[in-house]
Amino acid sequence: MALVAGMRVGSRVLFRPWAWLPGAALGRKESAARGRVGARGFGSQRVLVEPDPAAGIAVMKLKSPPVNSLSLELLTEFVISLEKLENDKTFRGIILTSDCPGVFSAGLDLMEMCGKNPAHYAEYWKAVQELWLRLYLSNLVLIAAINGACPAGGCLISLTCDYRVLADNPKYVIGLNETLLGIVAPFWFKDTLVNTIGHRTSERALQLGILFPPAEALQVGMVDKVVPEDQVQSTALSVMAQWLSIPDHARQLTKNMMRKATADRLVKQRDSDIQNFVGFISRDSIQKSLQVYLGKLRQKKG
Ligand SMILES: CCCCCCCC/C=C\CC(=O)SCCNC(=O)CCNC(=O)[C@H](O)C(C)(C)COP(=O)(O)OP(=O)(O)OC[C@H]1O[C@@H](n2cnc3c(N)ncnc32)[C@H](O)[C@@H]1OP(=O)(O)O
Repeated sequence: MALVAGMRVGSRVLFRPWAWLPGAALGRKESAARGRVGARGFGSQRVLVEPDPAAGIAVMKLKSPPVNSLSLELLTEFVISLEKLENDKTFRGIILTSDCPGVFSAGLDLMEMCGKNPAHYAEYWKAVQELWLRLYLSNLVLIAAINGACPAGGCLISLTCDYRVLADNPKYVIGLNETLLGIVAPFWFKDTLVNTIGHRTSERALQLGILFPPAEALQVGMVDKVVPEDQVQSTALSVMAQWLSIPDHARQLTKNMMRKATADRLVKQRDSDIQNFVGFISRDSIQKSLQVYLGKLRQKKG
């Protein structure tokens, strides 16, 4: 099992994502994570942050080409940027979008889940859990400006947001398609979906691994608005203005009231969830399914 540093916030022990960064970078990253953001853009190699302090918002762009798959590095940088904005009182909202043309995020990085050892799987899964907890319980208004395909873990990230705007392009499908890979969406993925689209629709969507095109995504409530591609950002900004017109305190308490029970289910069993993941993903049959799926993705080009 990998050694992962933790820090206590209230009653929760939070994972410190920068704890495994190389020694030289650690001091700089840690102090940067605690500093104020200011008006200039910041970010890291894989997460661009464009702050607008006057408006109290920041646009966060995932930039891990080609498909923003959620590698350990991307998860780490994502959490650091999120924490930095969360800790700076200037900011009340984040628009989350992609810098990779045509893809919001391809979901979890399959390379992190194939052919690695149990310690790696544990470390990886802890980072996935941490990102979900941070996003799901964020005090900030989070709006997903979904400007590309949004399968599996990508969809999960968008589902943690308070509002989803999807670009109207038939290629930009969204959903939890885990079963198509021969894997099972964990209970907290399922809970996040059920909280968004309801039990019956989730049951069908999860079992069949449905990736919804925009009109259907809107119809089932997977997204809140579908707009022409060139209006995704401006729509997200105007939706943000509406959400920010609500007093923060009342909105935050309401959000917490709606989401806490779901988040607590994972918080109470993080370790066993990690063990379940490690056991599941290490199975030969699952490794084989993932390899076959990766092979198909690669063949698509040939
Ligand atoms: C008891 C507990 C059990 C817990 C079980 C585990 C739970 C796991 C939970 C979540 C699962 C996931 O999130 S798994 C990831 C699922 N993702 C997908 O199915 C999406 C796969 N990708 C695509 O469909 C497409 O790539 C795309 C639509 C996103 C983009 O298409 P496009 O044509 O633009 O790009 P390519 O397909 O050519 O891809 C380019 C390049 O990227 C590689 N790639 C794509 N997706 C991933 C990925 N998720 N991880 C790693 N790599 C990925 C693809 O193979 C290409 O690579 P090469 O250039 O080397 O060929």
